[in-house]
Amino acid sequence: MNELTIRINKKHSEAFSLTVDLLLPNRGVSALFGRSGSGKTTLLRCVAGLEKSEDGEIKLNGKSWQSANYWLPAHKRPIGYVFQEASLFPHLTAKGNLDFAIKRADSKRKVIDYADVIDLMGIAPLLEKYPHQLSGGERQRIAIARALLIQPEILLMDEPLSALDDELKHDILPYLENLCQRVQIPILYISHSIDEVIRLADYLVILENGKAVEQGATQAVLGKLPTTFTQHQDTSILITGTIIEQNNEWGLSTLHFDQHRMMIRQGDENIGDAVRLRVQSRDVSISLSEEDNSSILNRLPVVVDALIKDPQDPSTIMVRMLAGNTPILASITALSAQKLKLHQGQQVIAQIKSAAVLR
Ligand SMILES: Nc1ncnc2c1ncn2[C@@H]1O[C@H](COP(=O)(O)OP(=O)(O)OP(=O)(O)O)[C@@H](O)[C@H]1O
Repeated sequence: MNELTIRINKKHSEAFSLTVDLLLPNRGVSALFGRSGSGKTTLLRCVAGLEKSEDGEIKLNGKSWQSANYWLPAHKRPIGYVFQEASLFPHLTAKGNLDFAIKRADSKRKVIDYADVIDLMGIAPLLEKYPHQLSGGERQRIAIARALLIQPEILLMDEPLSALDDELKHDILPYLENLCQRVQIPILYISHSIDEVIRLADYLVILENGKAVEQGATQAVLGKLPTTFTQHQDTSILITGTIIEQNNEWGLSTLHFDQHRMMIRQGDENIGDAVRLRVQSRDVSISLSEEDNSSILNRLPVVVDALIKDPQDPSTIMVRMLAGNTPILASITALSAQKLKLHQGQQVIAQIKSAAVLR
């Protein structure tokens, strides 16, 4: 009952149809991830009611927005929409833009307070400025605040960081992280960026050619062996854990996850904080020996779960291992896999360089 149902069958042309049947959580961030042209924006526009699929169904928390014989027009759907570029009214100050949203808001629904939005987005010093006096990142923070002040039941974000350079992206991500943890509504978040997915998404849908080829909890989906090896070098997994120790002398923190420990470079987090880390498959190697005579600090006892050959590059093998319930992927040469006689069920040591862990 309390979920987001998205069933779409939309034919754009002979060459492209979007056919999805999704049941998404009604809290947290669900990322729609896929290449350009895979149908991400079309999906979001169908949810928003900006496009109609013939026999679709859109339902949130038991309320139907579209069914066989019902269609709720776009302007009546309780959504906040954030586009790639902030589309603020140029003749209004930031505050004027926010006031516009407040007037449009449904007074019966309270998703977030004005003061909380200002605080979460860090925009108090920007309120009297006009859009042309703001940086791209500041404009986007105002646009996100405006979308929230509509008091929506769902937030739709179409690559909100894609128009920003890397430095601005880096600046705005913490605001987004706070927002995603704070609001109690579902957020559908389109992204091309594995970094954004790892930092923000609880749930992940991978779209390919208008079809959802994978969906599930982010960690589980990323931990599956890739079905195509085209983005092989970027294949990454997500590790979520808690900081339990800090070693200031060496600039390292100890992370606890799934009964394992890992040392990572110190960030600005404190003991007890939850962190999400990205580990690329190419930064993981495998050893059979318990002997610790390498420079690598993180040596996790794991079990080999599956192996797959790269059809495009016979020199490479992807190995999926389990550290408790956490999947770890290693991309190694086929020669090494043969030398180690790797096979399913084998106990091995996954070696992860502390310096290679990304966050
Ligand atoms: N109004 C339309 N009429 C016909 N074809 C369309 C229309 N809108 C989109 N398409 C086509 O549908 C496909 C999916 O487009 P969509 O914008 O949903 O992809 P996307 O995954 O969001 O891409 P990007 O990441 O580049 O924004 C593309 O092949 C696109 O050319």
